Amino acid sequence: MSTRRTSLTDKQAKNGTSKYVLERCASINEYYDIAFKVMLLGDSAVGKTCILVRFKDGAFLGGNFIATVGIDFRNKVVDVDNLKVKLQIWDTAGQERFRSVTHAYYRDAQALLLLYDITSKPSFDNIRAWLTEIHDYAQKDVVIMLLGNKSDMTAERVVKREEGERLAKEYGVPFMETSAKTGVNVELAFLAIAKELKHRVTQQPNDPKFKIHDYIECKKHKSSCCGLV
Ligand SMILES: Nc1nc2c(ncn2[C@@H]2O[C@H](COP(=O)(O)OP(=O)(O)OP(=O)(O)O)[C@@H](O)[C@H]2O)c(=O)[nH]1
Repeated sequence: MSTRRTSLTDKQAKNGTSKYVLERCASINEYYDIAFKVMLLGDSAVGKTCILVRFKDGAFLGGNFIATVGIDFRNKVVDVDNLKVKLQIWDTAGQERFRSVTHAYYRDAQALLLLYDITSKPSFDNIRAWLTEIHDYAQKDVVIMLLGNKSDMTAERVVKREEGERLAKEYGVPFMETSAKTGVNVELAFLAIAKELKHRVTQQPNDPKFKIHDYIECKKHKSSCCGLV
């Protein structure tokens, strides 16, 4: 695959967004305009790998649980407002013993999807510790989204949706419940992140600010309100 870096567009240069470099990939299979790094974080077994596989391949990895060793990534190109946005999505190992490996990758990430499992109270209680870690290792302006995964497991639920909402509100981050099994809200989570990152790059001083919370709410209710389609 050959990749050619283009100079920043006039729009970006004026906007002072030089830290994100516009790239055009010459590969026929993977043409894109902008690329961003996204990381999946959270305790072991919350469903990070399954969320990634659901988004990338539209499938569910059921059966025996195989823990991720170290770190891995997959790419997916999505359309955002007529731009091809490549998300390079890093799937990290949730196990404590791999923590020092994953710390090294935080700095480059523009967005973090932080997961807990709605059937595991410890995974929810550890979210605060994850947020402290993010504060210590990630970029200050990193986009964070909190996801309560396995929402299909209603009988085993131990973390109420409102608890997730409250925690997300406390930290000022968007929140959604997802299911890698049924696919509910998985695409929306990644698209909302892609849209937020794309807006940060292309936004002009007088453009209205993109509001990720509003976008998610509109999309959840399948509405085309606020012109946020
Ligand atoms: N019912 C249900 N099961 C899920 C869901 N997501 C993941 N699982 C199951 O939960 C287990 C753990 O999923 P993984 O995606 O491997 O978890 P992980 O967070 O990547 O784990 P580590 O690699 O150790 O960090 C597997 O047995 C999955 O099949 C979901 O949305 N619903």
